Amino acid sequence: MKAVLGLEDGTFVVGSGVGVEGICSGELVFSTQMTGYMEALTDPSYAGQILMFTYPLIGNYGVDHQNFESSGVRARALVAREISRTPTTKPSVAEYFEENGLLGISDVDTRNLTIKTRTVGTLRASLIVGSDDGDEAVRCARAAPPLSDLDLIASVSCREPYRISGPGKRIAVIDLGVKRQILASLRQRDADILVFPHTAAPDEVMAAEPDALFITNGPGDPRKAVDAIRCVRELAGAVPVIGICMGIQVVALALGGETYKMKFGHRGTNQPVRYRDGSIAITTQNHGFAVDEETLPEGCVVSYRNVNDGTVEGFEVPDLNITCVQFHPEAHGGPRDTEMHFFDRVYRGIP
Ligand SMILES: NC(=O)CC[C@H](N)C(=O)O
Repeated sequence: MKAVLGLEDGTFVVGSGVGVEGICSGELVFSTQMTGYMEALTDPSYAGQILMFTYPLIGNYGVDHQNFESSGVRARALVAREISRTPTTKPSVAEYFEENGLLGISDVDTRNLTIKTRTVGTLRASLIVGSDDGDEAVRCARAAPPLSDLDLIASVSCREPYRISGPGKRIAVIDLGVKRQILASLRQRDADILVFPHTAAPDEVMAAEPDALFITNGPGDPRKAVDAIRCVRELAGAVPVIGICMGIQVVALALGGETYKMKFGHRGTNQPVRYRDGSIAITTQNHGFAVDEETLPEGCVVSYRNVNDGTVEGFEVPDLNITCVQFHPEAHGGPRDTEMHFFDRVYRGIP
């Protein structure tokens, strides 16, 4: 089966279709991870985006639900150079995509598409599986709305609050599309976890008498997380605040800071960050927006920076007991350099 991927700049590539016939549009983003393809595809932060892997072969260990970060694939589509036909575990990625009505394309030059993305910046794209009509794919890409116009959080946040009981500190989690491994990392530290939908009001959260407020990762532009921003604005100071990925962006916005869209973002399991004591850690990342350091109010201390481009990867506000990071310390998949550092330190630090 043929498939074609068209970009808003007029380029298109024809390859082999993966999954089922159909059409979809979204931002084309690339990840440099070599493994952990199912963790990435099921990460709710990828909602609204077409995920391309730069590693030339993916799928060599098939699909195992234990690796899922949510109940299924959240990326709009998959782009790969080659997908293994003989994985060590069944089903294969191609079989899983077919059984679940998902869209993808393989046998395309992902290196060239990545160089283009890095050169001109992230582009909107359309994938048509079952066709090689490049002009149509380019037309659809141009007609697709930009990521920042999409309301994606509601599609991945829980509908009702739920609890994962534990004997430890009570954490109110605002679910903007939480990765399972974040909840698992809190559970491993005995936390009593109360998960709230993204629309939770500050008094609803405080009625649960939490020891800390936790803002999760999530898809799209953080400025769309209006209720979470309000929660942090009203509750910062009254309760410790912890944030990961979209969480740090929401905290920055709540404090009066700003976020901006990066040229092509950071996605992969090999992103180096420097802690303020000079030590370096390798982290998992998946973000296309970043906190604008210049706009952070007084009292914010930048704790981590990306080694490649110097952007903010973490900040703290000691006076308000706020700790947040842009990378993923839960590292699923990826290196666990920062897991102990972040979760243990932050969890123990909750009064
Ligand atoms: N993983 C995340 O939480 C991503 C946050 C936001 N959607 C971004 O792309 O920057």
